[in-house]
Amino acid sequence: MTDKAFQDFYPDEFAHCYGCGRLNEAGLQIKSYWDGEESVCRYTPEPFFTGGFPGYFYGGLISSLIDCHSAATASAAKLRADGFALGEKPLSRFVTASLKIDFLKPTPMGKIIDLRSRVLEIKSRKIIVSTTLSAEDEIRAKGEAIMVQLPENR
Ligand SMILES: CCCCCCCCCC(=O)SCCNC(=O)CCNC(=O)[C@H](O)C(C)(C)COP(=O)(O)OP(=O)(O)OC[C@H]1O[C@@H](n2cnc3c(N)ncnc32)[C@H](O)[C@@H]1OP(=O)(O)O
Repeated sequence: MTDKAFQDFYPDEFAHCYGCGRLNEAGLQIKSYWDGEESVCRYTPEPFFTGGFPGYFYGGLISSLIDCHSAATASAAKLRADGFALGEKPLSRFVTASLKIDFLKPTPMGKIIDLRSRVLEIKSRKIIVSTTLSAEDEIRAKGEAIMVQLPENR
């Protein structure tokens, strides 16, 4: 068991992403963890991440949170599927090939955002991740991401 997040195990060269890189001081630095078969991430929007209406969260960042949490989930899921625990082996780098977001309800500012992901499919280098984004116990957005593991030489 570890208290560290998936992103804490990204190799340094992959740890500069605006959404999830622990080495990006200006970034969101999201943190993802296993909760059984699901992965979870909690995040509270900064007050200036306002969308089209005061009091509501910007949709582009909703997409970013789903994207980066999905990428982290794919990396951790691949490690787990290969039979290793976090920290036993460097995480592989997965990048987003496709991202579909459904915005179901407005997402309020100032509340904790709860992201939960499940792996739908692992096929060779491709992992499909399904995610819900909730606030105040209501699902506000859903995402489905196709994540592809980069070859070692990239
Ligand atoms: C450990 C550190 C982790 C750090 C993670 C940080 C991630 C941050 C998240 C991001 O924002 S990444 C930035 C946005 N994404 C990109 O810039 C990726 C740009 N695209 C690419 O570089 C290539 O298109 C990509 C590597 C995604 C795929 O190219 P490949 O030539 O390696 O893939 P290939 O054609 O061999 O396809 C592999 C599988 O993926 C599937 N695939 C590829 N692109 C797809 C697509 N667009 N839609 C659906 N499926 C797709 C493809 O069909 C195939 O599935 P099957 O094996 O089932 O046949």
